[in-house]
Amino acid sequence: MTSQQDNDKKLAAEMAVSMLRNGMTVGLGTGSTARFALHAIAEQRLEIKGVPTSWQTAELARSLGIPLVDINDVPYIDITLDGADEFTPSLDLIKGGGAALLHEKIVAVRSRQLVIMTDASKRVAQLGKFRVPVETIPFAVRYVQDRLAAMGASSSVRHGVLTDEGNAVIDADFGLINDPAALGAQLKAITGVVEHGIFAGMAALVLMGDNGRVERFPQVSGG
Ligand SMILES: O=C(CO)[C@H](O)[C@H](O)COP(=O)(O)O
Repeated sequence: MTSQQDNDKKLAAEMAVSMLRNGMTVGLGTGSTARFALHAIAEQRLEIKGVPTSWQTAELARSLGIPLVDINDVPYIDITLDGADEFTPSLDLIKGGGAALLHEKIVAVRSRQLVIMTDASKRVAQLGKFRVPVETIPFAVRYVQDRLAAMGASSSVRHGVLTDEGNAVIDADFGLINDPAALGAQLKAITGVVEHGIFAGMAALVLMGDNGRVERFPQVSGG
């Protein structure tokens, strides 16, 4: 990763954090871009309550003094700030590079707004260059890999990785994905699959740092 990439992630994260207000319940994503957001929240002494998407994020939030709340103790989350491994300008995403996809998706569906922060390397015209993470109950790994092969995908198990729920992650290569929502539904229907990393139509906004400036998706025309 170049320092320009890091700088762009930080810029996107800072713009996302500028959307927060005191009193909000905020979903805290996982990964290097989300880390920049947590640091900005702490530096600005924002009085928010965070719902972490992984134990790493919970640890960092605690170390920065950001108060946390259990997702089951809040009726909804105002806004979630998270990263992504790929996004399209129509706001479909692949997430789960950090193996936090299940909690990230639960936090996302509980949120009134999902804001994604990235650098320009994550932007693609069509999803599929990044392999789709498929969180799978360990007992079903071989079966799920066979089903993925029948769907035309080569796959491999992420060795040495277990999710926060103790599940395995299988990375599946479908090539370019024409219909992310349909593929997601197919994956979800496989017995033993807990969740997958396709986030179709869930994000409200993507903030992409690109060479020192931040671009917004969906793009607003005119003005
Ligand atoms: O989905 C994720 C973790 O499961 C991350 O958001 C994704 O991997 C992006 O990470 P980074 O901000 O480090 O590029």
